[in-house]
Amino acid sequence: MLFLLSSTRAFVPTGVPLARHLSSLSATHLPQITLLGGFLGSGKTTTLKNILENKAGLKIGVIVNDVAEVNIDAALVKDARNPNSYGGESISSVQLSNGCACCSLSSELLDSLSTLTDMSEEPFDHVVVELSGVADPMAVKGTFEGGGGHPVSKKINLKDTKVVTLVDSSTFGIDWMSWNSAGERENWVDEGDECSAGQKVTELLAEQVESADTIVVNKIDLSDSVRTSQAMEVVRSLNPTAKVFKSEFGRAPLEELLTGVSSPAAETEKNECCSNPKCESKTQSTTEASSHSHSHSHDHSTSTSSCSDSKCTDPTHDHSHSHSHSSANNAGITSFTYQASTPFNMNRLLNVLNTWPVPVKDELDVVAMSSYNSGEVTMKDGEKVDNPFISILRSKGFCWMAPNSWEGKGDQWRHETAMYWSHAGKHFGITSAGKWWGSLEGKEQVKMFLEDKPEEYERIMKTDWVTEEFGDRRQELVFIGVNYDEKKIRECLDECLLTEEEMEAYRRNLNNFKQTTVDVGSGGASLFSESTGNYN
Ligand SMILES: Nc1nc2c(ncn2[C@@H]2O[C@H](COP(=O)(O)OP(=O)(O)OP(=O)(O)O)[C@@H](O)[C@H]2O)c(=O)[nH]1
Repeated sequence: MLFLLSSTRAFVPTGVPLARHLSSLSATHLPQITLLGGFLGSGKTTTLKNILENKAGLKIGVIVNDVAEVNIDAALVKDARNPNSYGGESISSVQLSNGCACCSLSSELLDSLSTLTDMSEEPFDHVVVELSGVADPMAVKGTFEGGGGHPVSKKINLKDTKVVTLVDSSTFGIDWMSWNSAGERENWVDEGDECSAGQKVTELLAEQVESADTIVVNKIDLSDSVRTSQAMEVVRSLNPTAKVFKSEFGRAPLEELLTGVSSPAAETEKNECCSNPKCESKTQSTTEASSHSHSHSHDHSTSTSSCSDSKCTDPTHDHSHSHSHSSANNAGITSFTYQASTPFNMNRLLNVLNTWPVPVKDELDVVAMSSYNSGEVTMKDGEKVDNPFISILRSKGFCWMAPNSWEGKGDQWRHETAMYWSHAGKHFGITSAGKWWGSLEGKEQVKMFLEDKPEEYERIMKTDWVTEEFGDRRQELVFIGVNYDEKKIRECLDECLLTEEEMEAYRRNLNNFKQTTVDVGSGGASLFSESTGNYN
């Protein structure tokens, strides 16, 4: 991790037209943080340089979290050391130990922030944290949000962190169809960082996009219009509430990267937040871009602070969703949410998942996908397949699995364990996501609900799946795809739910089990890691 202190004040000519409305100017408000995420090479450092060169006269503190072998862009460091550049502030650097930002580095992140503030005589207007290419921004955001007791919380606003994700438009479709894990990509992961190494590239990409407040679809000069608009539409469907901009060399509106800054329209001429070819507002001012939206009137929020540690029982490693039906965007991508308050029978679910075809294409092709549901699709081996899941681009959410065995060392832990279903591109996994909140007792539950996640508590309490008997245990799965047969998908999943008889047996087994023991334990071995079958 490298700290950079930077100021652009030396560049600000008198009377610059840029308005500055930073919250830090008010004694009651503290500087906020922007997390700059995105894959290795997507343009984070380039975007950071643009921010540092801003003409708004902002004093920006920077933390860079890079893997050890890949140093921050040498030119940036060089430029930042140059007294003619970035105001000539001094630079200090600290190398973090190996590890994943959501686990071993979390306390160091807060300490780093503290060091950064101590290094500057004047307060910052804003802090930018450039994450490593394998970081899940939501996990880092969670670290900041949970840092209320840390001394730095008196100097920096840890609660309102903004996430900006850079996406490389020229490689997005290929990355989406990648088989790779982060560890298999050269220079992506620090040696010994097992947590990051095991992450699937596609899932990481989905998480980075889904956690963003602003998405910058970058490198459009290296992409073609088809790839660029596909990347724009897919990221919009993955995260309908984020503002999406396309850019060359990370030139996105400053106010969308930082918080509380406004700048003139001229600065954003090249950035369009809308890719609808029918949209007349081709060159939008920043203000227009900010309020401009064509679709996605539905409520959508995701929080995916995931952890792949199968033994994890930390209920803060949760995932929340709020999705209803979406209207089709320009690429015809829509979503729906499958909900149920009955557990899945694991064997029946695995049977369904095992027939879910895995695409073999090397690059995402949403147009081709839209024709899959009109009949049988020919698999790689020539077999014809008619499977409703073939048109699904991404699916994720919570699921509730009934234990298969309540005897001896069975899998009773499933009763208390929320499972996280995550499918993206060619990857599918169902892993432990901690305990159901309904399985926590008294004070612990109140703390979880009311202190840590009040909004999620309210959302869950309003839904009809919460019962006195089983609390928040549920199926809540979001499916995003093109021209899919929702009815068939629902039917497939409904058939995996416990029947009334099976549910009665569940209750009996649970009662018997509770009489003999109080703790059902917490398992969490991955239930399912990938499906079989290929299609072209
Ligand atoms: N052609 C083109 N090149 C770009 C664009 N944005 C960034 N680059 C170049 O792509 C390379 C990688 O950009 P960086 O900004 O270093 O990417 P990064 O995400 O910070 O990469 P890491 O720090 O290594 O994770 C650099 O050579 C940039 O000059 C763009 O829009 N178009």
